[in-house]
Amino acid sequence: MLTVPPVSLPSAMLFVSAAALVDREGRVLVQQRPPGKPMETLWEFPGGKVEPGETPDVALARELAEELGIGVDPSKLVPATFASEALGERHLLLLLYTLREWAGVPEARHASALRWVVPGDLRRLEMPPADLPFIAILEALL
Ligand SMILES: Nc1nc2c([nH]c(=O)n2[C@@H]2O[C@H](COP(=O)(O)OP(=O)(O)OP(=O)(O)O)[C@@H](O)[C@H]2O)c(=O)[nH]1
Repeated sequence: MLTVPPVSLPSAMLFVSAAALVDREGRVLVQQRPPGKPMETLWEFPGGKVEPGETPDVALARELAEELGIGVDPSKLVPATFASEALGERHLLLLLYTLREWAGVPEARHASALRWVVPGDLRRLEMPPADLPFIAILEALL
């Protein structure tokens, strides 16, 4: 008989969308989380929580405007992959998109710093655990 191991259910789901902006040399943009925030100083893809009433791509265009000061057409966001994992009491569903077209020059409005890196070099940066599988996927994709 097939038995299913017991699972502990999360108190809430956290839906987050994030973007790997890709430049003409195939580098991606990462930003450093500022001191005082959870996971401070780790490098992550710009993005944030999907608010009630938003689709993931519309939420991401809003977050990219807030965090980087760039204009993004949600239809230019291309789904790449996702991560699904426990985050404390909650469960994180992190949707990663790639983006090759935007208006303006990204600036660090929320982050401590921005950095353009080729996907292979992401391994040298400290990233949140959910992001680690993204590195090989971006290497293969870009
Ligand atoms: N934007 C972004 N968030 C990520 C990544 N990886 C990852 O685990 N996360 C997690 O997803 C959540 C993102 O939500 P958020 O950016 O709105 O949250 P926050 O804690 O920075 O800010 P806030 O709660 O003040 O709005 C955080 O818990 C963050 O640690 C990533 O690559 N990009």
